[in-house]
Amino acid sequence: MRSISQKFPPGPRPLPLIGNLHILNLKRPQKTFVELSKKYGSVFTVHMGMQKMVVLAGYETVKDALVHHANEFGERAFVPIFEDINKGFGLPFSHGETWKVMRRFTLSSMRDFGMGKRTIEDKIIEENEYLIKHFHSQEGKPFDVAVITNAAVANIITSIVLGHRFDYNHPALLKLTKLVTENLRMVGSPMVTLYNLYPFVKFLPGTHKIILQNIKEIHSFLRKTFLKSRKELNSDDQRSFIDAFLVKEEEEKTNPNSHFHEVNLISVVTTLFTAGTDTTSATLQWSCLLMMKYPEIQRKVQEEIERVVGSQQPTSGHRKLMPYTDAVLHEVQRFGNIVPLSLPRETTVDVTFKGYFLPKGTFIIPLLESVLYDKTQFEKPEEFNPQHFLDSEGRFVKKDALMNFGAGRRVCIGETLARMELFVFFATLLQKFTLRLPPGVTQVDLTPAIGLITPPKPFKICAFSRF
Ligand code: HEM
Repeated sequence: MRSISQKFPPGPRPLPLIGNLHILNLKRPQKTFVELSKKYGSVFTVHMGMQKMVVLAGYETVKDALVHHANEFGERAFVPIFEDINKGFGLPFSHGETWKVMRRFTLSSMRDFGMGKRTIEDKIIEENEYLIKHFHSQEGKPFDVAVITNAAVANIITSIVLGHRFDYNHPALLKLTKLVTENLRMVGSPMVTLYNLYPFVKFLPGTHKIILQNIKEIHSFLRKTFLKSRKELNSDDQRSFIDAFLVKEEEEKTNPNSHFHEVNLISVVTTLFTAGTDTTSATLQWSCLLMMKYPEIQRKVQEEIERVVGSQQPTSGHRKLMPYTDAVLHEVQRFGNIVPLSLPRETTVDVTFKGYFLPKGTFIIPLLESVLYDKTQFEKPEEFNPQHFLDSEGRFVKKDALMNFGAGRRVCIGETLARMELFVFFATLLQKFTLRLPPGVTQVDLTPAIGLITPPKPFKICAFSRF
């Protein structure tokens, strides 16, 4: 008999060919995984078709793997649709040495960008003014907030990548955000899950083909519009990401050991758009929806803004003085739970974890939903309750279990940027407007959309100017 240390984690019995697919909620697999964790514990196996996957559930286990065993769980898993899309390049789904070079380059370029005369926060504040103007222009009538939050957040990325923004109705910006959003919905759809499990259906028509066609369009759009418009820019003091890339590429040409040639500029830029737009925008959409659902919480945020910021521009410097607003935004990120399955990992070596043996190359799902809704960490996880991040004196309490950006070696590189955007956008919106449900709408639907990133389902808001 095998000792426990050589055993693979337990799980439901698989059927031939389909594994456990018959018991899986393909639209929201996280829901099935949470249920299975109640029966099999915090480390268990599911068979998705013929692919064996190990799910890690709950704060303690996910943290133990991603942080305390950072190297062992530090590789990204191979997922057919992402390999097709990125061809080994886009940062979130790259591997080995290529990943290291891309991550280092992306991080250092983002840091350099923030060290110019105008900081990233200056850019966010500038964009915020356009966002506010747009809200004003709606004159309290119902409008779809997703289109505009997508455009505003995408503009922060275009500022980083190109050094300039687009008008919200610019066809290029609208097209780019539409393609990116569509793809993020489709990569998490049941059809594409099936494609990932049975990639030999590659040659048949299906959603995976539409995704690849969209990617082609995104690439050619970026190549044409962005690289062309870069040439037309007046050079200013602000180095854009593309400038940094071209300089680095030139420098590395003479280095025979360099892996930099493996970095594909268009893939890096596509990644920043894909990873950096819908995520932050989805969180902003949750913040608007939840403020309409809980007007008394909205009012308390507005009171704190009045007391601390008054009519000044809210900046990240105000955050420490605004524990209630900070707690509300943290709770929005927890409750919104926009990347419920995180991005899959793979073990880099044979590892014995929690008494189970996981061979090198095991496909790992760090179930973030089970972390953000962990009862041992949050008193009433199913409720939207800013008290989760406040003590009895009303002071802000940081919670390590708010792991919405992942953790460890492959932790999100956009966390600082996203947190700054969220604070400035959210605080300014509530400083200037009261958000209400459109006339005749009495119920707020908190069911998330389906996809890899899960914003709320489409909804409309009315923004009433406060002054
Ligand atoms: C609220 C906003 C965001 C959330 C909730 C979020 C969440 C995540 C999560 C869960 C991961 C996987 C981490 C892991 O494997 O442990 C990730 C990875 C990543 N994110 Fe974000 N993200 C956000 C915003 C951004 C932004 C603004 C950018 C870029 C400007 C970005 C770029 C990336 C990249 C490049 C990766 C892959 C990192 C790697 O594999 O080395 N994200 N993000």
